[in-house]
Formats: sequence, structure tokens, C-alpha cells
Amino acid sequence: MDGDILIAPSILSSDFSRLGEEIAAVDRAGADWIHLDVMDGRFVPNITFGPPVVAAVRGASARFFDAHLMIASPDAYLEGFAKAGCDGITVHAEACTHLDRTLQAIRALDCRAGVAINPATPETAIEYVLDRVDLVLVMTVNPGFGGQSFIPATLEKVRRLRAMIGARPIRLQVDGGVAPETIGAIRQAGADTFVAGSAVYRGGTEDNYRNNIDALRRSASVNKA
Ligand SMILES: O=C(CO)[C@@H](O)[C@H](O)COP(=O)(O)O
Ligand SMILES: [Fe+2]
Repeated sequence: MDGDILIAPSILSSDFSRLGEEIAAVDRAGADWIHLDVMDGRFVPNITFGPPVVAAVRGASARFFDAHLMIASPDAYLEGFAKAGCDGITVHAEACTHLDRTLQAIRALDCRAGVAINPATPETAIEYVLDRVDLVLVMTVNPGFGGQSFIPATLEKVRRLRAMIGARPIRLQVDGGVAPETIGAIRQAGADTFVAGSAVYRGGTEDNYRNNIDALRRSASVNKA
């Protein structure tokens, strides 16, 4: 097994009518982080949930709560997500007018700061904020929905970002279409933190979740160079 990788199930693919139980189930099944997809119907064509829901499920797991904010102009909402119990907050470079300031604000709230880029955004968009972040998220689908197919052109971006990050203590996360069939190549390109929604929550039971997470870890390790 490859001890350096983290698996972060995206609750977007869970049963929202039992959200707390679904989070506790993936925790017991071996999840490292819990990935929370926040959507506003503006930055992406879908709407999910905000800080009150995060606060309501915070007690379901002690794992790292990894908030992925797919919202326009996120500054006004950072404090709310921090107070709700998020450990890390990731904003989209495309959604921030003053990205450097927003990332500083996240760290000032004692959260780990993350920056995400869409498939069409070049890695150079975040070159000058790398010293402000703890995590870089490469979207490997267009954000907004679970269950989409991995976009192969993003692999080269992961490779370039791994080189750009160098020795900085930054996690390189991918999100979208991560499955046993794709995770090996993504790991090989240099990612270390894997969000997976449909590939974890398929099957609908805790035993399935455990098998699904194990399959992801195995496939990531086997294919590592
Ligand atoms: O941020 C997003 C979608 O915008 C994700 O976190 C998805 O929830 C991933 O779903 P799968 O592609 O793994 O099914
Ligand atoms: Fe996400």
C-alpha cells in the first residue's frame, strides 16, 4: 500500500436523506478525508448546501472536513464555513477577484487553504499564490455534478503542477472521474489526494464503501512508477 495517498469521498454521491450516517459509514470504511461540495447555482449550474448543513454533520466524523467551494465571490462565506467546522477550505481561482487576499483570509481563520482550477484553466493561473496554499485542486471534470468522465488532458496539468510545487508542503488533489480505472495514471502524474464520489458511494452499503475505497488504494499503488 502507498501510505502517502489520501482518499476523500465526495458526499455529493451519498444519500442526502441520511447524510450524517453516510459520512460516518465512509469514515469507518477507511476514508481519510470527507469532501464537501458546496455549489451556489452561479459559479456552477447546481446548488447543494451551506454552513448549517456542514455544522449539522460535523459530529458524524472526526476526519478532516475538506470543503470545496464552487461559489462565486466566496469571501463573505469563509467565516461561516470555518465556524461550521471545516478544516480546509478550497476556493476556485476563477471565482476570486483577489485570490491572494482570499487565501490569506482562509489561513487567518485557522483553516488549511486550497485553490482549485477548472479543466480549461492553465496551471500558471496559480503560480504566484503557491506560497499561500496548503492544497492545489486540479478539477478533472467540469465542476457541478458527480458521475462525469475523467478528462485525460488534465493529466499533463497534474504533471506540471507537481514540478511547480517542488518541495513545498502542498497536497496535490484531483477531483472528478476518479475510479480504479483512472487513479493509477493520475497517481503516476503526481497527485497524492483523490476525491471520489460515485466510485466510493456505489453499492449503497458500508461494505461496498470499504471495498470501493480499498480498490482505489490498490489501483493507485499498483500503477505507481
Ligand atoms: O466537485 C465535484 C463535482 O463538481 C466532485 O467532488 C464530484 O462529486 C466528484 O464526483 P465523481 O466524479 O467522483 O463521481
Ligand atoms: Fe469536489
